[in-house]
Amino acid sequence: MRRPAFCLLRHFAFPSLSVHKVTRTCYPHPGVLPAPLLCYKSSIPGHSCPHRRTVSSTADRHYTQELSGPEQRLLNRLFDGLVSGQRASLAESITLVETQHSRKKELAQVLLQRVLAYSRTQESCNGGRPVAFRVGLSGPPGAGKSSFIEVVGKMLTGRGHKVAVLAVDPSSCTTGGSLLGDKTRMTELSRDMNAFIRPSPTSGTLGGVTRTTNEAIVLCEGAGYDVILVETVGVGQSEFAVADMVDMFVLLIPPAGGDELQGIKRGIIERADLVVVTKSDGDLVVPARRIQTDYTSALKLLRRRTKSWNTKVVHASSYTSEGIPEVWAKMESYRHAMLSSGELQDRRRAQQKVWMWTLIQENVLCHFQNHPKVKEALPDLEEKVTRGVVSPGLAADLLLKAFSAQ
Ligand SMILES: Nc1nc2c(ncn2[C@@H]2O[C@H](COP(=O)(O)OP(=O)(O)OP(=O)(O)O)[C@@H](O)[C@H]2O)c(=O)[nH]1
Repeated sequence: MRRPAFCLLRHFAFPSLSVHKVTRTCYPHPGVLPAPLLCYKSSIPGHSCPHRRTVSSTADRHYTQELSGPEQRLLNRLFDGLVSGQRASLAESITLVETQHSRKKELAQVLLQRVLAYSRTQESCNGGRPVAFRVGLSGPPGAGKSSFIEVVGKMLTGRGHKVAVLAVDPSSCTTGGSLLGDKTRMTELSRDMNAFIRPSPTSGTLGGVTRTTNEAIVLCEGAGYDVILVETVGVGQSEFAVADMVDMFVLLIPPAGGDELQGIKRGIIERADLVVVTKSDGDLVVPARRIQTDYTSALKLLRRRTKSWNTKVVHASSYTSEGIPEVWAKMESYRHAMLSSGELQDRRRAQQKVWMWTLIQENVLCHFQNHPKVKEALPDLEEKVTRGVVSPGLAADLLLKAFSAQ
């Protein structure tokens, strides 16, 4: 039987740790595995939830099987290539985390664990401060996001930064379409050797896409990219998901009125650390300034999100580059203020928890939907709910009972 990812971790990410060391040093009660591990084990065919006293020996058996030779070689090759900054290794590693193949998914977790350990070392060398700056960029379709990223990206690589751009496209989850991926975008930046551009996978759920985006961020950082720009369109819930994975969330707004701005959800403005009014050139300068004033006044009414930073509203043009260096200067001031106060580090810690819970929700729902008893009862109950014969509450109760029955 294949080992689950956490069983492989000891051999790859922590080769010097014994099982006993893992259980004794990482958890408060020696010999007691954390709850998720117990539950995971109990879901493996042939294994019931282990007893407290027998955990160590059960764990021993689980941890004995190692990665196969080719798997070990693949992971070593990817890790070595990644940390030495090879784009091909980064691209292949991201493909591995995007995979739907169950064994490869486990291998991806092993690789990620090792990259995370590597990044932690880098962070300690940096005085405990994160090395890379993660910036989320969102805005309605046509706001000028890709033009903005192209100009900012080129400016940053020109200043010696390594820039990764990850595009999260919620439309790909529901329709299979792609708002961000179909057209040729950021043509100059994509030819820049110090930039790496990657669209999100074109299938799966939003939860799945956000998981792989989080993991892709970790991989990009491991590959030495110090500015990570995560782009998303203002559709669905993807902006909120992106706001939960970055150090700074930037909202891009076009200098247009009424209808075009309707697409911007109120909640997302509250999440913004910086608002950039785009296309501030030619005839659009006047409306851009007006929108800047409107948003500045509106933001005054909102509660401050952090102690060390007040959300600012700026304007810029990707055509003329006017205001672009100033926008980046604002981003750097934000980062400096947040790092100095420790809020950025706190935000990252909180995000780790959000990320974990997103994964749990995604997986639990998947288990639920694939449970044989749920699958059996679902079509009939769904049909009865739509006809109004059974209430949604009762149907949910019945399905949950079917799920939890042994
Ligand atoms: N005048 C002016 N037009 C701009 C500027 N930036 C972008 N545009 C135009 O606005 C349109 C949309 O720009 P994009 O950069 O593709 O916008 P986007 O937000 O990435 O669009 P989606 O990919 O559809 O979400 C294009 O026609 C651009 O040429 C700018 O600074 N000034």
